[in-house]
Amino acid sequence: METEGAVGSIDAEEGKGASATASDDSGDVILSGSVQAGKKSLLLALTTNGVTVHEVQAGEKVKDSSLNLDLPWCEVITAETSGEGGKSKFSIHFMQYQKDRKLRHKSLTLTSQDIEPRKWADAIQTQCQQVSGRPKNLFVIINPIGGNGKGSQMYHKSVAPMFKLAGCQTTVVETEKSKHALEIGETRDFTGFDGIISVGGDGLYQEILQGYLVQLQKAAGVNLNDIDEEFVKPKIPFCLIPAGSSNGIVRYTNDNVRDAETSALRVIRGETHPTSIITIHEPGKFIGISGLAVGVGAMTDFMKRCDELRWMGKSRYGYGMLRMFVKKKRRFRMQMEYLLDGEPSPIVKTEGAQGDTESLEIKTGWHQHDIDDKPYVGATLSTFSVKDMPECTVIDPFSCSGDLMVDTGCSNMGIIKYALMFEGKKINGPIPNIEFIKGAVGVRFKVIQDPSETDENVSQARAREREMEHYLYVDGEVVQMEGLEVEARLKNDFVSMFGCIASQLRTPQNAS
Ligand SMILES: Nc1ncnc2c1ncn2[C@@H]1O[C@H](COP(=O)(O)OP(=O)(O)OP(=O)(O)O)[C@@H](O)[C@H]1O
Repeated sequence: METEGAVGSIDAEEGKGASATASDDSGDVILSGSVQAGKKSLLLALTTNGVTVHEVQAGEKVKDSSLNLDLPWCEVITAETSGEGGKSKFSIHFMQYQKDRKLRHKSLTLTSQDIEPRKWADAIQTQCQQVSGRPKNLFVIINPIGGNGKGSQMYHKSVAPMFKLAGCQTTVVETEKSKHALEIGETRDFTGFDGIISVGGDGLYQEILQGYLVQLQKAAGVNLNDIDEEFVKPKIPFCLIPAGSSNGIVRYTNDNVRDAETSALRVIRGETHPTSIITIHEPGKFIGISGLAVGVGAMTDFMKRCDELRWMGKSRYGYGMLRMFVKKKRRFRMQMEYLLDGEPSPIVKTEGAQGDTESLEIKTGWHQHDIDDKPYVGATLSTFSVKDMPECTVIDPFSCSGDLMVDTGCSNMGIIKYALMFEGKKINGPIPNIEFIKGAVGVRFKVIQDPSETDENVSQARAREREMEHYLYVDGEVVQMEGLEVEARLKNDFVSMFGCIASQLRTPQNAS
């Protein structure tokens, strides 16, 4: 078996591994009987709900046996026969949660006297094939230089064996140059795939997402340059396997876990949730799509500097952060307006009596952000919402509402607190000079430059600042604008993502 070495297994002799207990509501029985795991006797039942295993001693069920299992079908990966002529044993492959919320592949090898191993394995495989949302054909894109440059190696070692075991076919493509994923997204025919798996960081996901969405809009005749056009939603769900530097989206969509095997098993589990995207436009011109956040100011400067220091590897982020702490942050003037969720449609166009476009009536729900003519340091619209829980902070990408964060001169301590908040730490009280506008679904930034300044009559440092006013931060990358004005709109419930609701946010209704 190709996965050997990468798998965990339940050792019947030592009784390690599984710890789940069987529930009473097990569904209708498909197949049940006595099986052996080494010297232990077990009762195995395949029901319409899943697989239950009970250790039995002297005809009695052992209550707290580490071999007891109660697995829904979505957590059973497959079954296979082995031994002489494939007839003497069968193994059940499944996924199991660890205490640290990671998912791990486990297997339980059993022998059976009454029912042929092949019959058990066939019945399990049949049920696995019917798991709702489990993909059969995946498109995998790998950034071989993302993070510490081990994406490809990691994929083939920890992820590919899981997909193979689950019977998912894969088409694997490695990017060969910067922005290659964007090109692939725009040109590749994705017909027949039921999952797009991005092995890299947030930047790779942003590129494949944008490329694919652009392809879809062009095919549907959507005018990308018109911000008010309704975008066509993708039907194929996405998944990120962490192989980048920060891997924010992976963590937020995986219950605070950044782990390749967990992400792969989540794909096999088949659970998806809708996430939002942000469309970004200069006046009359499409700039791009964000899957995480778009902003101006300090974050842009930080990312641009880190990008210029890419040769330093992952340590560029630490160095960039230190540099940001000691240097004075760029301040700039801008007009900022924002839209809030649940308010009337931002722009309602009502055609005039004669159908002439001149008499369009435009109602807007835009709110002017007012900071008494003070300069800004940064502002970011995110596709997720920051939830303040009693013990921690949770970033919720499945909230279908965004947040607008405005920085008007936060201290270094404030930045540290802000960063800790994204790591899930509880922050007591507000962070001075950081404002959160909850439920923001749109923002307009218009940077105001001093007309008396030109690149010729200012210092080199100021000229660089003026140049940076033309840059945006998009999902960990920097994007240059032609002008100084940009509009970003959140499109809720837009892209399906393999993952799970953060455990702190689970309710009986959304429990998974
Ligand atoms: N083969 C390649 N050669 C050069 N650049 C590449 C290649 N493949 C992808 N890139 C570029 O790498 C950049 C970053 O990718 P990615 O997001 O995967 O990693 P990261 O920046 O390390 O992680 P994160 O975004 O999570 O911080 C993107 O701008 C992408 O265009």
